[in-house]
Amino acid sequence: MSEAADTLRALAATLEQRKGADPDTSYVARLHHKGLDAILKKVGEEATEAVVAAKGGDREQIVYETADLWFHTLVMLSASDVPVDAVLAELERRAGRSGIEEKAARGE
Ligand SMILES: N=c1c2ncn([C@@H]3O[C@H](COP(=O)(O)OP(=O)(O)OP(=O)(O)O)[C@@H](O)[C@H]3O)c2ncn1[C@@H]1O[C@H](COP(=O)(O)O)[C@@H](O)[C@H]1O
Repeated sequence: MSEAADTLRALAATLEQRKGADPDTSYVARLHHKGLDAILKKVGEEATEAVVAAKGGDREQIVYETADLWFHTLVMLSASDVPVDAVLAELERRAGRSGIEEKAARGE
């Protein structure tokens, strides 16, 4: 797979390791310590911040907020015991298939 996929995989591996780390020294461990609801709240906040950034049109801000969103989404996957490879495989499966075609196949 691509270098981008490798980057996501490497980050996901770090996040798995941090699950059981000390909440005093690891932000990821602190999130897990707070629990799933706190992680999901964070994903929601970061999604909103990314949307606001995109609306504002500042490229640097869009990149920064999207990175925050992707990071927190990876923490969510980790908390849900879903490997990042499952999401990457789903995107691979969809590659080359138009969203319109896919929707029609669902009868919508
Ligand atoms: N990629 C990230 C990453 N992106 C963002 N963040 C943190 O996510 C938080 C973003 O939340 P906000 O912007 O809302 O800022 P905040 O007010 O400090 O956050 P809250 O107190 O509201 O949760 C900040 O504390 C950032 O530092 C990250 N923290 C960690 N990582 C990666 O995760 C790895 C493990 O991190 P630790 O668990 O801290 O060792 C690191 O080596 C990095 O690779």
